Amino acid sequence: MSDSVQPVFTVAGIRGIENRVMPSADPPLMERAGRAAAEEAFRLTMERPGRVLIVCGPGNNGGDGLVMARRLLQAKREVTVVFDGDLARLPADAAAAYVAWRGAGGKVETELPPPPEEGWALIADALFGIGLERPLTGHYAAWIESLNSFNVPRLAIDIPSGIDADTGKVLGTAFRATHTLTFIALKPGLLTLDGPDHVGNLIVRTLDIDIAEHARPPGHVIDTTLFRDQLKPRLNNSHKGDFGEVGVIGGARGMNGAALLAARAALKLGAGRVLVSLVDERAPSVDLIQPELMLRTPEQVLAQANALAVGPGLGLDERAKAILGEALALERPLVLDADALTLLAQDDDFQRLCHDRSAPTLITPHPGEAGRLLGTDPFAVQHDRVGAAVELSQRYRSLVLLKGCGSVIALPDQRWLINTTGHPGMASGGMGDVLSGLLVALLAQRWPAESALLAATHLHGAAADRLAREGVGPIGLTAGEVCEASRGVFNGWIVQANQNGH
Ligand SMILES: NC(=O)C1=CN([C@@H]2O[C@H](COP(=O)(O)OP(=O)(O)OC[C@H]3O[C@@H](n4cnc5c(N)ncnc54)[C@H](OP(=O)(O)O)[C@@H]3O)[C@@H](O)[C@H]2O)[C@@H](O)CC1
Ligand SMILES: Nc1ncnc2c1ncn2[C@@H]1O[C@H](COP(=O)(O)OP(=O)(O)O)[C@@H](O)[C@H]1O
Ligand SMILES: [K+]
Repeated sequence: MSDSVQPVFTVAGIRGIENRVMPSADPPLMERAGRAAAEEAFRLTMERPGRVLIVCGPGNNGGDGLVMARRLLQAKREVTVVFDGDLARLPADAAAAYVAWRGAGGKVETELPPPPEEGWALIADALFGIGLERPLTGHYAAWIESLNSFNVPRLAIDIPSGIDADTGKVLGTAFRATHTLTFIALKPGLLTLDGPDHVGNLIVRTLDIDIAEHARPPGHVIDTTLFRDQLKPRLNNSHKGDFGEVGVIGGARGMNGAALLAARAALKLGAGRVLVSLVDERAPSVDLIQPELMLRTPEQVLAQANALAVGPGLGLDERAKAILGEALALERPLVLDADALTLLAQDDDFQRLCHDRSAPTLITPHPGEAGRLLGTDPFAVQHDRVGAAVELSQRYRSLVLLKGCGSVIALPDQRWLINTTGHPGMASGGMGDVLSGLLVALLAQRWPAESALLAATHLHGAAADRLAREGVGPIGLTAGEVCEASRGVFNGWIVQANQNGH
């Protein structure tokens, strides 16, 4: 994995690094964290200096806040600290930070005071970090609700209090930050589920720790460097046979559009030829909007395509089952989505076939489909998205894309990645079909399965992001628009990747 790709660590991983670095760290990590937080506070209040409120909790996150407070006070800034923890139970570093704060002349409030007349210049949340273990209740929950109501910059220290660092779940209630300064490395909870709605602008400070020296990250954030090797301009001397033959099978009655969207996306991403089979017998025999698509029978598609996407609008009947069985038996890259995933979840024989395949299988469930595949429900999946994706990958020996806010990719060797492109305007019918089409197009063009999945996922969101920047959405964005925009973003990536001698 390239050095420039951002690592992601679970709480256990961060604790592991901490245990290795802490004993000999000079200056101590909490000093570094508090100093980084003070620097961020300066930056955020440059234009509107005034009193900073720092709300400190009963653990080391609170200690970071106390160091931050001392640094600000020493720089002649006005600071109000709120802390109502039990001094006798403070961890050693946080207790030292408390003593140093008091020694510097700092005061401590035990209740949230009313804001000064001119308002808080900044609110810093140092209540809970990665040590949060149960839902917030009582006065901590009330404080957070109150802090969230102030329309001023709100800085979360390490992670917004109330967000589970491993899963992104809100535990009770959570601080809504405008900025989050996170230490050592990113955590999954900042990037998926409820995390992105609470972190605001995300800033990572490694605290001068060379992470690669201490641990192998279990996860990464997806960016284009991960598949840059595949982003090649075409040779002049090329012909359509060089770019593969995509097969899409789906489109039962009432769902023709799902398969057509996938097929159109495959065309827009450069597949040499795109064959599509609509299993609805009354379906049209030509796509008049996209007549380049070749409408064929399932048998023809299965025989001819060198990469297949099965499932968009496929239905769940006997014919659908027969098609899925045949597709699984073919040793060609296979994307399974939508109804194909529901069928796979229901049938042990399909699962055995899937498990025994030697060509790559790529499954792209949303949380509902993932729940079916795991024999649980969407709530259990969302409770731990990374864990669910990794489990799916192991159980189905597949590359997995668990879709939604902060899509998670899990690979059969247990690595996982989180995608940060995309936005809630994508929560509309047909978006997943477009993603399947982008993916199968890259597979047909003989991209390795891992690169294809990373690229298609990242591209799909990046195209939607570009459209939103241009005023197309986010609300009301359509899947067809994302399909069109993907082409431009992808060609841009190729140009970029091949500048400067790459
Ligand atoms: N890792 C590192 O290298 C570095 C870590 N650093 C910082 O340390 C932070 C982690 O500190 P941490 O482990 O002390 O945990 P933290 O988040 O302060 O919370 C634990 C406290 O909260 C309490 N508590 C928990 N849940 C609760 C609830 N629902 N309601 C009420 N109380 C609850 C819990 O009490 P208990 O469960 O024992 O009752 C305990 O007292 C990390 O995020 C970063 O900011 C930096 O200094 C830089 C280096
Ligand atoms: N809130 C969101 N943030 C980012 N991406 C999202 C969000 N909601 C949906 N998406 C993306 O949109 C796509 C929706 O896919 P899917 O649920 O299969 O839709 P459909 O079944 O209508 O085709 C997925 O790629 C998903 O990650
Ligand atoms: K916090």
